Amino acid sequence: MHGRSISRGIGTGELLVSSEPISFLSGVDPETGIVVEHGHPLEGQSVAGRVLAFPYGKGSTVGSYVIYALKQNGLAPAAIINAEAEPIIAVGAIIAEIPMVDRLPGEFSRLPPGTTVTVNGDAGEVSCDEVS
Ligand SMILES: C/C(=C\C(=O)O)CCOP(=O)(O)O
Repeated sequence: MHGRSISRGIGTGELLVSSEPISFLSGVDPETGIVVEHGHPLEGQSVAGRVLAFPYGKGSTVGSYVIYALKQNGLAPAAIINAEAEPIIAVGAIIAEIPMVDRLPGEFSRLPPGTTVTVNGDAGEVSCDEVS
């Protein structure tokens, strides 16, 4: 699947999908990698090593630095996929050197969570090992 390259690099991991935007500042604990926003669809789940897909970022611009802190702590997502990138997540992915793409075709939404996917941030492409 071809989308838009946002942050370079290649990352593989299990797909973790949120239907809701994510605020990294106060929404994700940089010390554990766990989503801690109360009521969020991913509350209690770890973003570490996952290919994290969500519509776009929300909340404070400090979220970029939380993404960087996750990387420094070895708890960053393997890659990020957004429906439409905005500056908070894009800057975070770039400074943390996390591969990131956005604007994938609609078929992406048919991939079940847990599918192992590879994000090629250089080419703006996503491929998967399994399709239901
Ligand atoms: C840079 C900021 C705070 C700090 O240094 O801790 C302000 C961030 O502003 P937002 O409106 O939350 O993006």
